[in-house]
Amino acid sequence: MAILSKLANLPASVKIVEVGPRDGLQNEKEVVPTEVKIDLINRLSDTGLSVIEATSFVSPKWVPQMADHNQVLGGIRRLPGIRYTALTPNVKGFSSAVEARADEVAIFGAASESFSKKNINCSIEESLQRFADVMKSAKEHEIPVRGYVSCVVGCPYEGPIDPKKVAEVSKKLFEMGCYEVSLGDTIGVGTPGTIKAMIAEVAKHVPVDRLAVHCHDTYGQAVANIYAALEMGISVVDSSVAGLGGCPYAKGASGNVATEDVVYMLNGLGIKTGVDIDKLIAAGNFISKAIKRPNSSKVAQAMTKSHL
Ligand SMILES: CC(C)(COP(=O)([O-])OP(=O)([O-])OC[C@H]1O[C@@H](n2cnc3c(N)ncnc32)[C@H](O)[C@@H]1OP(=O)([O-])[O-])[C@@H](O)C(=O)NCCC(=O)NCCSC(=O)C[C@@](C)(O)CC(=O)[O-]
Repeated sequence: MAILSKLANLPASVKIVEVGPRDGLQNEKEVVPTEVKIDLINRLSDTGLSVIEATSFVSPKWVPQMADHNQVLGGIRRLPGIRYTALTPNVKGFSSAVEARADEVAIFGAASESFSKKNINCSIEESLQRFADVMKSAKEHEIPVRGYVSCVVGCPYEGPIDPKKVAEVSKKLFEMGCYEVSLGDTIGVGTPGTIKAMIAEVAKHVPVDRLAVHCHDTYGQAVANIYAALEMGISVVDSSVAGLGGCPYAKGASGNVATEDVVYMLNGLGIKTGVDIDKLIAAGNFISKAIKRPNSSKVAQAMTKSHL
């Protein structure tokens, strides 16, 4: 197995950033009870994941599902070696996240002006000024900051996005002090060709070992896109258990790629993740049942059936 990943010039290990409790649940129509979120995060903690994006400190008027951020971060069983992280769009959100003991925060910008306005109510330039303030506070508190760039291939309002724009925003986030920049194909329109071209452009400005991919699976391309990103030298992948999710400000965007599907592919390539796929599938089945939806992970569907 190890030989296979070497031959294809793939990384020996991949860090999975589990975004299900945040990205996965932020768009649910029905309120997901706080205890269910806490139970999900506790189950995910037992799978071997090292980063779990637990919630976001955004305005409850904009995203009501994340209004219980304090209770969620206060209620989970924290295991050593796992970073429980949260999105923070501004200093107000950052301060609340620190009080709630988030181990790490993420600022989130976009490569599309229209998406930036719809999502965080300001232009890209204004968002970067706000993020600089967050970064300043984060340095004082010694909290690591991750950066997201949304719409790295296409935007629900503007259509195709120029990779140069993605590179420009990524570079600014990296230079500001983000230790990692996650490239979000928010509406899942990318294909391995467009994803590779975009990463090639960004990698001219941000070292590839500081990049992550965040692929939504709207067009069923996510696993192929992640493989393409691995071939480009990326070894950090965001995913969402049971393929939960979608962005409230990107209509029609389906969930992130399912963590189960990513881990299954990586296992097949002999690439280490440290994640126990059976426990992961159990966590995905738990949340799918709790929110009364079929589990959208193909791997979970296949492996659950084979156990019946
Ligand atoms: C950024 C804002 C707050 C600007 O929203 P705004 O309305 O422009 O903010 P404002 O500064 O004018 O303040 C208005 C009110 O919001 C409050 N407020 C201000 N900040 C906060 C805060 N942090 N937490 C709680 N409350 C806050 C503030 O205190 C005030 O309260 P009021 O006086 O009216 O009672 C708003 O647009 C917002 O919350 N947006 C979040 C949208 C969001 O969470 N989107 C989903 C996440 S991004 C995503 O999913 C993409 C990603 C990351 O997964 C990658 C990908 O797939 O592409």
